Amino acid sequence: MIYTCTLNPSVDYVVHVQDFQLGDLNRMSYDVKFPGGKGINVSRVLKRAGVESEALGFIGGFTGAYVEECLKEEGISTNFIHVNGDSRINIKLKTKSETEINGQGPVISNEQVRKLIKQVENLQNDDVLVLAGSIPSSLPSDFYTKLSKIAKKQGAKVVVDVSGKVLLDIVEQGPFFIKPNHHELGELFDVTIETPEEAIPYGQRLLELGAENVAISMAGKGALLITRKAIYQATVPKGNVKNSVGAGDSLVAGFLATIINNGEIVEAFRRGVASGSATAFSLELCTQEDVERLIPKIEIKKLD
Ligand SMILES: Nc1ncnc2c1ncn2[C@@H]1O[C@H](COP(=O)(O)OP(=O)(O)O)[C@@H](O)[C@H]1O
Ligand SMILES: O=P(O)(O)OC[C@H]1O[C@](O)(COP(=O)(O)O)[C@@H](O)[C@@H]1O
Repeated sequence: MIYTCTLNPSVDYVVHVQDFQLGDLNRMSYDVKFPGGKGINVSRVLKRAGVESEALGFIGGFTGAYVEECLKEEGISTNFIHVNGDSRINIKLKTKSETEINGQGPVISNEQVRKLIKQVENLQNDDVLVLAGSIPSSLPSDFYTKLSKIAKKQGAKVVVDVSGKVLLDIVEQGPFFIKPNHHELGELFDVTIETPEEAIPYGQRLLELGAENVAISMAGKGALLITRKAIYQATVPKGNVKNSVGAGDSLVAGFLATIINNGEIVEAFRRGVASGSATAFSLELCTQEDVERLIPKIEIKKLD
């Protein structure tokens, strides 16, 4: 079974303003709400790919109730721990560019932390635990590392999509799959990464530090998969980008949807990239039809 863990779920509030003026009254030309948070996005895309998962994490308030209701309507199993405060609202402002304003989220108590740890302690051999998204400020910064250690002890595979030093700490736990984007990878090593060639040595470094498989997504510039056996580079199809929120999570979900069915890792990478692009070209997360249509357009070459 795949379990996604979203420590800080969100209501993603996507708003479009034609000509946004800071400090002025602006009127939206459209607005739409989605259940959000990286782990939750992974569960939603997995479901559309026909793969079941269970969404874990902390959730609360009227916003949390909205997220739970949406997932229930989509037939996604949840086992959230309920907290007192409201789950956050993350604003995705689309104007001339994309600006994100992500909320803080509610305070998590020690008792609630203990409940989540108990859930991870119940993982079984060959389960997959997806740790994705930011860690609430009320939790210790090494919380993902703690969860990862417990999951690995249970024989579960760990998949990670986080940024910053947390990623460096967690690679030492030997995660099965990690997916930084090229900006996050550059920040990790205090360099600027603009091309796949510049990204490769840093992706290899993450492998040396313990990660089993490293995907580096580069938005419209394609993506890399670095494994112990080989390095693969994928092109991404051209298309009209409508909303790239959730594109990274869709790559993770598409990759896992193939792996969980014992698919070959390069085909998993292909499905992941197609899922990411399909989401970028959609107003919300990708449908399976979108993904199937893009798969033949993904070119993957093995680098020497
Ligand atoms: N402009 C784009 N054109 C085509 N595909 C895109 C674009 N932006 C994102 N994608 C797809 O989504 C994947 C993840 O996007 P990226 O922005 O790198 O991740 P994240 O959302 O984690 O920052 C990319 O590998 C690609 O497949
Ligand atoms: O675009 P990505 O990286 O796939 O993830 C999008 C998701 O991440 C979020 O921006 C939350 O990110 P953080 O947990 O890092 O704050 C959600 O609002 C959104 O659903």
